[in-house]
Amino acid sequence: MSIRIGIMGYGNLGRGVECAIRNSEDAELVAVFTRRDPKMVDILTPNVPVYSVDQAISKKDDIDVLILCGGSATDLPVQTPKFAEYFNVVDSFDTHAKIPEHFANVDAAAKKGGKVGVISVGWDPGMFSLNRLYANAVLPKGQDYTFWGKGVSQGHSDAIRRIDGVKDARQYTIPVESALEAVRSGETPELTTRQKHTRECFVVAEEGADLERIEREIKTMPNYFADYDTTVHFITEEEMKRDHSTLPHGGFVIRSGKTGWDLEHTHIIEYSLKLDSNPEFTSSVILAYARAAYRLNQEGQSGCKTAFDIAPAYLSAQSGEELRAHLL
Ligand SMILES: NC(=O)C1=CN([C@@H]2O[C@H](COP(=O)(O)OP(=O)(O)OC[C@H]3O[C@@H](n4cnc5c(N)ncnc54)[C@H](OP(=O)(O)O)[C@@H]3O)[C@@H](O)[C@H]2O)C=CC1
Ligand SMILES: N[C@@H](C[C@H]1CC(C(=O)O)=NO1)C(=O)O
Repeated sequence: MSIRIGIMGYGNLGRGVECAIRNSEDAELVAVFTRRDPKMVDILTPNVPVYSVDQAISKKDDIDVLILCGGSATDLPVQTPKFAEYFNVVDSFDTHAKIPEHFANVDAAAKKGGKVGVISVGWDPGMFSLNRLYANAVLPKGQDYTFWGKGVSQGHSDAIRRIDGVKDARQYTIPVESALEAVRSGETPELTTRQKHTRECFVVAEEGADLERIEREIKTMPNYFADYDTTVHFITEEEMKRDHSTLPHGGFVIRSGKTGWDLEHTHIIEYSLKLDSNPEFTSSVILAYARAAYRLNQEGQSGCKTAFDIAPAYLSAQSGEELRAHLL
């Protein structure tokens, strides 16, 4: 019996979830919800209804898991707690500094409704978080680093698009080569946020918008740009479509740690991603956690979970016996 999935919010991530469902063995898309006029939102999957967000709660009995595909800057802090009372939900909330607050809000709503709310899954936060946890648990005497890019951060691009006067935006995250080389060579430098990455933004502004204000709002934006050296380029819609139509990304988590009576031995753990499509990869992670959310709730669990709280086997479409026979 397929897991019945609803998508809330139809952008890059919404389309990615749709593709992940199509490529899965055990999930089906039963509804898409949007804040726009449903008639204006064309989805990829035939014969699946697109509803207004106002209709979502009335459809709760038809959906096993609602996947929230809105933006972290302004959508998910409101939408995930709101719908966690009525649905098992999954989101990719990635404003790291605000994850504890988001967890508390979703936990209260999910427990009230007897539902499971999985938050902050994807790759960072998500797969990279898991690898930072494993590496720190295994090598407590050590130092770890996370590098992203060069690639398009959807969270940062979304955050720019929310600024008044912005019509479209892409943000490229660029690792600082000297920091990368130092870490790769086995050094364990103390690096500030600013010393690890720079951020380059390409923005299409509305006609007549105040470009100086937009640039200032980007560069001073807490949690997204304030701690980075950031450049902003204003371009045309044609240039955006011509030069920035793909969403590649990637990065790696690396930990160098020591063992031995006198900490004489060094070990390196590295986990890396190279992504053609940031949204499609992220959505594939999200769908695996939607499977987990459904199963946990079927077992009678409720409340908020992060990737740290969910055993890996819950993510797989294979049974425990199959996993032990083929993947252990
Ligand atoms: N944890 C992780 O590793 C990752 C997390 N993310 C998170 O995913 C979030 C969503 O990213 P992404 O899907 O790229 O964001 P988008 O800007 O594509 O979509 C966000 C929302 O905007 C609305 N929207 C989409 N297209 C349009 C349009 N043309 N006109 C008006 N509204 C539109 C949709 O809501 P509606 O249909 O209701 O209008 C949609 O849900 C990011 O903010 C980021 O935080 C992304 C990648 C990795
Ligand atoms: N959440 C990120 C996923 C990774 C990419 C990233 C960055 O480039 O700053 N941080 O985390 C995204 O929205 O793409």
